[in-house]
Amino acid sequence: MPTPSESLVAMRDAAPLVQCITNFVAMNFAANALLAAGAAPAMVHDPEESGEFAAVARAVTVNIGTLSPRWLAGMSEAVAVAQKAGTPWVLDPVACFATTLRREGTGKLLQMQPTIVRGNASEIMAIAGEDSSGQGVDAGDPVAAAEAGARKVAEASGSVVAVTGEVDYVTDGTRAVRIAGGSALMPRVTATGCSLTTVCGAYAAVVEPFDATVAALVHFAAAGELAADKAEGPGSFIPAFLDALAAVGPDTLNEDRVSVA
Ligand SMILES: Nc1ncnc2c1ncn2[C@@H]1O[C@H](COP(=O)(O)OP(=O)(O)O)[C@@H](O)[C@H]1O
Ligand SMILES: Cc1ncsc1CCOP(=O)(O)O
Ligand SMILES: [Mg+2]
Repeated sequence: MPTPSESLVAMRDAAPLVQCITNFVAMNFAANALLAAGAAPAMVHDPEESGEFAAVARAVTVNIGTLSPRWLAGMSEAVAVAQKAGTPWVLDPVACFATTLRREGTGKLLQMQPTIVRGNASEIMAIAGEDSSGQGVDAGDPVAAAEAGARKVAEASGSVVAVTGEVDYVTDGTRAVRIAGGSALMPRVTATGCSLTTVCGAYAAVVEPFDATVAALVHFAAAGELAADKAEGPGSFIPAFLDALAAVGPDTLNEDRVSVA
């Protein structure tokens, strides 16, 4: 079982190609976050090419933030090829409770057994069939309220499920850990969650899904702290966070951020 530091070294050595099907809001930031973290992004979503591209990607990440039926088709094509090739794929169910298109789309994607599901507490509670208080893309529930639902989803789907927030929670239905750290500025900037999902894909390209998810979340927690030390508010946090994603090394991914839940 690699430590987050070992996973970081493996990820940077491989600089894996990550196919991202993400939303219009996050596309640029997520690509920059992947590059800063040490991976290689490609934003390829149209159904005319998404399956073909998935054949060469080391991981596929799917985010429903600005969903449309055509985007959903592009997601299904890419995921089908990833599954067949044994390539890990990550689902980010942005505001999955908000509309019929999102509910149905998330249901279809979950049936395709994501390797990892990463969302905020309200999104994971909704997937678990529980009432949640999400406000659009933002969580309205604490992580603790989503932990039981996360375990249920992991058991039912075989996915590793990550609930992020002030203290993150990761489970595969059997094991569970919490990850502390980060900064209160992270939810005040758009697309931190979306970019974290793509970085989960980068790690899943090189280590097992549970270890990959923990390493990605620890990487973000460490980078968030480093960036918050330098930033004066959300605006200056954005470039500081990209710098910090690149600056963190194996020595800064402190093991004591992770505790068994
Ligand atoms: N209050 C907080 N304190 C520290 N880190 C946070 C806080 N809220 C969110 N984060 C971090 O921000 C990142 C994105 O998580 P989150 O805001 O839950 O996702 P989303 O943007 O999808 O709602 C994660 O790395 C998470 O740990
Ligand atoms: C604001 C917004 N609207 C649709 S997708 C999106 C980005 C959400 O990003 P995140 O889930 O990382 O906060
Ligand atoms: Mg989100």
